[in-house]
Amino acid sequence: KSLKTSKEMTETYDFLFKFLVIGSAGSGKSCLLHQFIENKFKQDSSHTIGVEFGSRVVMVAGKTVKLQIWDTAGQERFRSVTRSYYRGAAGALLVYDITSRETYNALTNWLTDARTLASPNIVIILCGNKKDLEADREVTFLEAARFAQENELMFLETSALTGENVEEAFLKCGRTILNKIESGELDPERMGSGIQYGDTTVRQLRQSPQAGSAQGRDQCNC
Ligand SMILES: Nc1nc2c(ncn2[C@@H]2O[C@H](COP(=O)(O)OP(=O)(O)OP(=O)(O)O)[C@@H](O)[C@H]2O)c(=O)[nH]1
Repeated sequence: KSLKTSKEMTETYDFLFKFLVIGSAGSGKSCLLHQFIENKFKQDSSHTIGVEFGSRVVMVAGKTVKLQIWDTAGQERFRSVTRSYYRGAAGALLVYDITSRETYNALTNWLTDARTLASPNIVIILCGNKKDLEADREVTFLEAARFAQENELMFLETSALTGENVEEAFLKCGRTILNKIESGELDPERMGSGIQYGDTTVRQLRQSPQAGSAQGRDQCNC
């Protein structure tokens, strides 16, 4: 069995999950995405205008998953634009800044948006970012953990600066989605599930005797 090249790895995957990164302006959403994709801290990050985009293929519980990630602007004036990107997201990172109670207080609003505009089944991980700025902390780990529990969110404190827990946040969210697919709680075939089968699955389907239905999916890989 030959080793796959990295190019092949990025082109073949079992699933594609659409992810959102949401939360107040300045909480570090773009830096988290950059750290996850590029493995480094994004210096001089400016406010996101509308929506930015990134993707990375990861291994989750033995499956190859392409995460297609939409990084939204936190500023209120872009809210109507960003909201239009929520539809059909399977997962989300809901980000606040542990040094800013204001960003923490806004979480309920972001959560309502995610559950009403994306999907009630959206899998969300709460990220208390800027974990490296312990001296400036305004939100304790415990109160955020309680908030997460009350609202059925997973929770991690992260640092886009040091990279701590950044990959974990994306992977944890991905793993939960995969578990829900396997348990039947999430149906990838449902419209707007935010989940697509990748080329690998399509190829396997095509090799099976009832190949017809896989064709359409292969052509529409958007
Ligand atoms: N110390 C520290 N600073 C961070 C961290 N993450 C982001 N920052 C800084 O916080 C500021 C805002 O980061 P962004 O990633 O641009 O914030 P954003 O949430 O994308 O902001 P909008 O695009 O306006 O919604 C920048 O000055 C970053 O350098 C972190 O983990 N630690």
